[in-house]
Amino acid sequence: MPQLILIRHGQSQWNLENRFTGWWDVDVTDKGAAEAWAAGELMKEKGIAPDTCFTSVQTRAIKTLNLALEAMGRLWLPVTKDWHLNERHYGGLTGLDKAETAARHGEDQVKIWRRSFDTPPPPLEAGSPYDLSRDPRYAGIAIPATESLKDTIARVLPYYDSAIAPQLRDGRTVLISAHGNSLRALVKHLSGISDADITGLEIPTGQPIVYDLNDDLTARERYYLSER
Ligand SMILES: O=C(O)[C@@H](CO)OP(=O)(O)O
Repeated sequence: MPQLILIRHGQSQWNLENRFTGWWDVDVTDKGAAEAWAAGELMKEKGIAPDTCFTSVQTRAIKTLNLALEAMGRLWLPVTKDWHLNERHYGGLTGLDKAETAARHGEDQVKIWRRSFDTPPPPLEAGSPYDLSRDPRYAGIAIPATESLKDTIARVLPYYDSAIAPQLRDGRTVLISAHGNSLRALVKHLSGISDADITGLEIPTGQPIVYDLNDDLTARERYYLSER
């Protein structure tokens, strides 16, 4: 039975500071690192034994994966890092304080920017301090100026289908360390959640989510490992 484990990175510095983050590369906090370690210990205790791993090119997800793997005694596993698993790009909201933005634009508008299916935040402006076009990890990549969840799905799912699903079909247990919205994209697909209902799905930091899959990679069951 193929098994897929999803983990959102541990608390980041900007989760703590309540700032829109997206593609900006912030680190995990001490609490986030502890969450990642605890997730690894939990996976080991519950007998989860990944064969291969995928993560984004963002420090918070990579570090979470490394800490969890170290806690499991599996730092030797192959890891593929790919920008397609990055967080949704937050456009012109990147770096702003979420509460201040709600005070300025209204809670309803911020909820649309944060959780609507297909309304992207305003684009990142040219010359923004959060422009990543010179970051070598994105060389040759058309960096988006902003992304809705729909846009995020449009790059996460083809990557899942081409790079991750074949590993699962070969019978490997796969661990993915990624982000709130890149994981919402995967959960929406695997659990068949509607465009309307995905608005209500929040993915907590550092909590392994297990998918027991059928051979055709449809979901048999999805659960938080901490609840088993
Ligand atoms: O800031 C972000 O990039 C994300 C994840 O922390 O926030 P949100 O909860 O608004 O999707």
